[in-house]
Amino acid sequence: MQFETYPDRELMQLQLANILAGELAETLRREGKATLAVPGGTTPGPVFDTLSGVDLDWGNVAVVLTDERWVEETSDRSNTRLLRERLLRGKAAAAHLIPMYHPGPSIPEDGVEILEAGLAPHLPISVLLLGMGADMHTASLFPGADRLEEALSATQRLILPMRAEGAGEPRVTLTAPVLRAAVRVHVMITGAEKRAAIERAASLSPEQAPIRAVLDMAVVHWAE
Ligand SMILES: O=C(O)[C@H](O)[C@@H](O)[C@H](O)[C@H](O)COP(=O)(O)O
Repeated sequence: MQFETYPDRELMQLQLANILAGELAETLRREGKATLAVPGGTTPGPVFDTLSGVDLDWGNVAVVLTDERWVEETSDRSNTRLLRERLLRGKAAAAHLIPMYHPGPSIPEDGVEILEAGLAPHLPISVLLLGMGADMHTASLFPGADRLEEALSATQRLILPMRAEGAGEPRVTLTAPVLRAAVRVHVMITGAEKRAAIERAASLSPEQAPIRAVLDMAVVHWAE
């Protein structure tokens, strides 16, 4: 893993937005289209704010969440809602959102195949941003989750439902093969606890520390 340390969070968020924008622009120049995958949670909001104002050919960018909580978009736990409020606005309003939630089914098992069909034409991911929890989960690949082993295997599945003690509601997540097929991989973390966790992850298995599944190919961005 490549580890980048920043003097503070604001600078990290700003620089990361610029890095992601640069990589998207390069992909658009080369391929005419690009797929950006981003996490939800509390850390990426400011990156989205900056990115949404960048002048890019957003009409040819597909945006997908790395994972979603199985809640209506009206919920403040909805990552889709976060995306709509913080990323898919301004210049980035022209981007195409690939759903990671399907209203109607009350459990993710009943909606996941529709989501996979929507995602498939937009793979591989060109630019992937991931977050990480102090328990070393990334996307919704949680240690001890019910379908973690399947999601970490060489599965053909693109998206899997996931339930875990630390996850709250049921979730859906991109599987490890989808994450690992991304052309560029960035992990953004803050604070001493997560820094210690990601350093510890390097010597653990992906079952113990799911972030390990992408660590060998990731640039990790950290600020206190
Ligand atoms: O929906 C989510 O919760 C995520 O996508 C998840 O993988 C997140 O990136 C980490 O839990 C870190 O979350 P924070 O940024 O809130 O610490």
